[in-house]
Amino acid sequence: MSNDFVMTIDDDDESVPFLDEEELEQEETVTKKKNKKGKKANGVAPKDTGDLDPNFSFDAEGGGHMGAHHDWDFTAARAALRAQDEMQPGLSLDDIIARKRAQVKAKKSGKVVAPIEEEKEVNEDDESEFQEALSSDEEGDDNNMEGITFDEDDEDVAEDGFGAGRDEDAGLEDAEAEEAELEDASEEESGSEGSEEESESEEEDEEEESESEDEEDEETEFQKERKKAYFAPETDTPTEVAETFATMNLSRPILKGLAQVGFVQPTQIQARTIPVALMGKDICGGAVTGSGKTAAFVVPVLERLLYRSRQTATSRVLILCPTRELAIQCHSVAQKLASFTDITFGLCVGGLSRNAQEIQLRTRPDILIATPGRLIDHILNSRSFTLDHIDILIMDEADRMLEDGFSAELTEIVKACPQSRQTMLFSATMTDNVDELIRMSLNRPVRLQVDSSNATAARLVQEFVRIRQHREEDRPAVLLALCSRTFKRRVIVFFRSKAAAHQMKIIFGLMGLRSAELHGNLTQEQRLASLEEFRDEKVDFLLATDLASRGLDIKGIDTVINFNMPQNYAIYQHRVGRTARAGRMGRAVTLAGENDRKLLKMAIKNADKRTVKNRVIPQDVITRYRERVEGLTEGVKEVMAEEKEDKALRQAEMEMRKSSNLLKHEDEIYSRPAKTWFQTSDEKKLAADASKSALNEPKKRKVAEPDAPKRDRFAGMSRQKRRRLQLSEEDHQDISSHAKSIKSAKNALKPNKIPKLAPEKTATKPQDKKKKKKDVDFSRDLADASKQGVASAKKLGSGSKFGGKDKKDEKKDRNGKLGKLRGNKAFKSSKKYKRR
Ligand SMILES: Nc1ncnc2c1ncn2[C@@H]1O[C@H](COP(=O)(O)OP(=O)(O)OP(=O)(O)O)[C@@H](O)[C@H]1O
Repeated sequence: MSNDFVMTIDDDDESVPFLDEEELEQEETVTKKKNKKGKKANGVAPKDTGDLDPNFSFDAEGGGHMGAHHDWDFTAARAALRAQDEMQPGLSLDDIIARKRAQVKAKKSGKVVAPIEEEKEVNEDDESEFQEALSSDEEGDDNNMEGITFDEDDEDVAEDGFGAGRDEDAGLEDAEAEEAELEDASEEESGSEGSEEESESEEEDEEEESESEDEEDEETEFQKERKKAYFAPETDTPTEVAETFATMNLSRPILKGLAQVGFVQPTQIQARTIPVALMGKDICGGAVTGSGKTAAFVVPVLERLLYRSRQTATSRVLILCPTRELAIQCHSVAQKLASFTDITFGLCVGGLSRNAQEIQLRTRPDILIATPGRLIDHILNSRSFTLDHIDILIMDEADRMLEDGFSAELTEIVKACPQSRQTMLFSATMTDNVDELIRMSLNRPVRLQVDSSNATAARLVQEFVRIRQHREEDRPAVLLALCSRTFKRRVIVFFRSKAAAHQMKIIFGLMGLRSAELHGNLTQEQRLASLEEFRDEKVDFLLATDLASRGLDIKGIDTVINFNMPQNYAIYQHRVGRTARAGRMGRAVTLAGENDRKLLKMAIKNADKRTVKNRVIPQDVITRYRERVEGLTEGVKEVMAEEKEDKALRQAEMEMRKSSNLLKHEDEIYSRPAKTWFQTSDEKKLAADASKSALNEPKKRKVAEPDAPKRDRFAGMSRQKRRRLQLSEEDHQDISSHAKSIKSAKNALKPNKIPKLAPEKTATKPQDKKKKKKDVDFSRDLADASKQGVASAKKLGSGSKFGGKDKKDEKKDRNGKLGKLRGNKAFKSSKKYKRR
């Protein structure tokens, strides 16, 4: 493993000239300085320290020194899998691909061609290799990738544009020309690529777009007042932040557990959450990806459980996660932290044996870690299983769980838990939207927001590769160029659809790149196997959908590549948050098309400008890879056909086994009570669709504002006139409506009465704020970012920390003292809160 996984000049000679030299130099200087320091401090070269920066302290993101990284394991999940094992394993995709590759090899054996296995190592500039791939498929001009279809998700595949490339013009001659492109991108764009009128209307559109963005961003007075009324005041929370776990009043077994996983200093979210959680308060916690939120809620829960009554076994804590893998990971982390306690755990997730879970649930484990669907299944169908004794309900990735797809399930679970429980919600993109939170019937929650909910990890370098409108079909070639030439290991690639991830897995396989796929079309066994292969470095690439975008903590992911920009910024944050975790460095490379401008701007706006880069891949390289992909078209089709055949065969076998089982055990099977389903299959489908669109659609406006001025009303007016009109409308707004709004927010606090949302009359947005005409152009955005980056770098000095968090904020209120830990001996908080 490289000692420092942020790519520098040495990592990829070919990529060097296309990055901003100045930035690269800075990056190198920073790296060198750190390496030197590391040598001095430890007496060993940083190489020996793996991918950790020995001098990095968690302070930049809030407290904590990195400890040893412990990989989570699948022991519990695997045990449950074995009991299930319904469908016989057939031919693996890798087997089929390997056979196809062998066939191709045999076909070509007469010719002087390097075997496919060795192609990866072959010098990339060796034209003959590509010529060979091309000539082997010469007749296949119309055999392009568009011809490949999937049974499911076809609509998703189309988005990814797997068509072979065209338009081989405009290939830049050499590195110098590429650099010129980088520097002059803005001029080129407004000059040669678009006509005058086009660029004018684009600017108009962009102006509209940026205005609406700002409108969405701005918090109205109404919302502010509502939040003030809803959340506990800051003075209610302890302001002293503990420096070490040892000073946090934690019991010995917990401290031993923490020491065992190498956690010495709490991260900022941990330091702030643990004391408040121990007081039994409801919490809405937010901190950037990879900042240790899991331990922030697990540690106080374990501490409180140490003082539980042991007379009768009871499940007292429920942790909900949106995906199975995340629940499995959380289970593993919590078990490790609880190594020196007698606390028991139950894992209740889909895809694992239901019966095994039912047996486990009967033992009433202290902590249940679950995904919503399977949990509801148990509530409805497992005898004597209830959530009646849940004292603490925790939701990891809470904003995702509050989205439409989970809505019905969540309401059901919340209803099944006692009203007097403590509730804690966490996410890197934690919502503070009162309307969403009301559904969780929180009790005067404390808001613990360490980083802005738009923040990305401090040590993340964000690169963007521009995909021009007419070159959308080059995406696969661009990805392959990146993965074959530059980012060769520990890479996770995100796709929008399962089909795209699967298709790319075949292409990677045929090209000799070691990869595993992770998406919802795989069995749970396959999903775990993929993660294991990637975790254990048996494969270099994990090709995943957004199933893997949240929460997964896999050691040493160097690079995240977004094959497509996700459709909302929160997902982007989570995806890129799979790298640069826990104070490590990491890199995200996003293929950004013209339609992604809005998100691109968001990303740049929220990043440290020094860490944003434009990556340019030479056109001739893209062309070569495009030809390569074209050459593989037939092979991909054949692999998919074979795979389909094999699947059908196994399906038939399974059906046969089922029928013979049914015949053999007919009496017993029919005597079982009918299973109750929480949702009909139609409802399930609706929820799944809602969930999918929540992932793939731009985030809706946070608060419905039915009476807010509609854009259409002003259509056709000049900008000035429109503004004047809006201003005068606001002037005449009835002040009492504002007072009413505040009152309604305060009502939200009253027990037993969750207010119906009073429609907000008008957004009281400062009108005098002059809108700067925003840049409409992708390249200009990046060029600006790099310029600003250089400027800010100069200002800060190259040695300054990346985007450190100001600790002053937390120390503002010195009067508030750390509340006395409410009787560790009384498990529940003595204060009873009335809930809905
Ligand atoms: N106090 C600590 N000291 C050192 N390492 C820590 C500490 N707390 C957590 N870590 C490590 O930080 C990494 C990230 O932790 P975790 O997965 O809890 O982050 P997260 O904030 O939940 O991220 P995400 O938002 O992506 O879910 C883990 O590898 C964990 O072992």
